[in-house]
Amino acid sequence: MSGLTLQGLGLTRNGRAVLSGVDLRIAPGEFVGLLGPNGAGKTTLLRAALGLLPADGRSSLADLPEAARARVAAFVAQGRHIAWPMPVDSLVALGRIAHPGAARAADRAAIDRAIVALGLQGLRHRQATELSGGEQARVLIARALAQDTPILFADEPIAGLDPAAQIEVMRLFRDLAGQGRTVLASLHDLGLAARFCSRLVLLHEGRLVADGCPSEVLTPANIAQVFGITAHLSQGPDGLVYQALDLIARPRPSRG
Ligand SMILES: Nc1ncnc2c1ncn2[C@@H]1O[C@H](COP(=O)(O)OP(=O)(O)OP(=O)(O)O)[C@@H](O)[C@H]1O
Repeated sequence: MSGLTLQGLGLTRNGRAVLSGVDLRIAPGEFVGLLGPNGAGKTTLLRAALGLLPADGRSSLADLPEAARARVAAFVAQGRHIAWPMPVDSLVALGRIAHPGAARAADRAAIDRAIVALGLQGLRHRQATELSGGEQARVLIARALAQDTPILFADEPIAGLDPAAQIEVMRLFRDLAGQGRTVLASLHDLGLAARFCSRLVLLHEGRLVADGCPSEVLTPANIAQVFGITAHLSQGPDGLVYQALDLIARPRPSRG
């Protein structure tokens, strides 16, 4: 199983640094939540780390040849457009393109595992384009899972899912990390991030401003500085409990 190393990752768009000097090492077995407000640079970081955007600095993934990279890292993108009307089963099977020489039985087993993990058994013969938004989101996570890679990146994977599906996906990612995989997911639900991630990294205006266990990162001061809100934090039986309280009355920074 491989981890991820980023060194000095940076990216400038239209003369503005949207990602600056990001150093990050994630070991196998970690489920890391990538947090930050809209526009902080989370998607940019994920895509640059995957080598999908040209960036300054180094990424251990971007250095790999394309075919090898597809066997090492899967990516659940933020955009969830499904263009082709194909059955769920066939769409999930596309994840196996990364393993061209694999035995048919291995392909079938990986597809079945992914379908079961996302609770899609009852939908597997339906046209993916005819599913609800949340159902389509689960299908796209299943496709990434079928890729059966040691590293999984997911960009807001639980956005738009119902509360049960959110918990199921967070549990699944925690379990994948428990099997020794490296999981990095951008998240806006700080409560679920606090509960399920082993580590959180906080991005603000393109820079990593905090990195550690949930109680080290989700402090009232960090939450106020980065998200502009007050929050109540306490220790519950399952770890840190987070509750958003109110806006801090100050102008939101310009995002131009
Ligand atoms: N193609 C682009 N051209 C110019 N600027 C861009 C482009 N893509 C993103 N940006 C800018 O880069 C910054 C970071 O965007 P990014 O999508 O990485 O943020 P994010 O943290 O993923 O936000 P969100 O939570 O809203 O998804 C934003 O200010 C955005 O406007």
